[in-house]
Amino acid sequence: MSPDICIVNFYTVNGRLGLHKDCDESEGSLVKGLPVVSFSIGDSADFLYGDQRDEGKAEKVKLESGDVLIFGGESRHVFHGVTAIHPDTAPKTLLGETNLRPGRLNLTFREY
Ligand SMILES: O=C(O)CCC(=O)C(=O)O
Ligand SMILES: [Fe+2]
Repeated sequence: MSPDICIVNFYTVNGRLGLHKDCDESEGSLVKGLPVVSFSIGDSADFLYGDQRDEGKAEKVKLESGDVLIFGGESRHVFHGVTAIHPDTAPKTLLGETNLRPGRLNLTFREY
């Protein structure tokens, strides 16, 4: 995989992202299931994923600063989203050494 896209999302403590599929990349990339590689920085977040657009039926995992989540292959097509940001959970060393505002920074790398 040769990523040529990086999408940057910043979530304030009230930020949310509804369940969705990532399907804006090329058909070839999607058919091959080339992964989305996701880096979490700052406050931790509740990340939901599942095979339906239904938060009640989705699995939940907490993503913390420094976590890298990779979804490729079949899981490239899962519904996913962010339902909560946990305030004041970013590592103090990170806040001390950067100008990161309260919240969560997420970077996803993809190949078009
Ligand atoms: O913030 C996240 O962990 C997910 C971001 C996402 O799903 C997207 O940018 O498409
Ligand atoms: Fe997404």
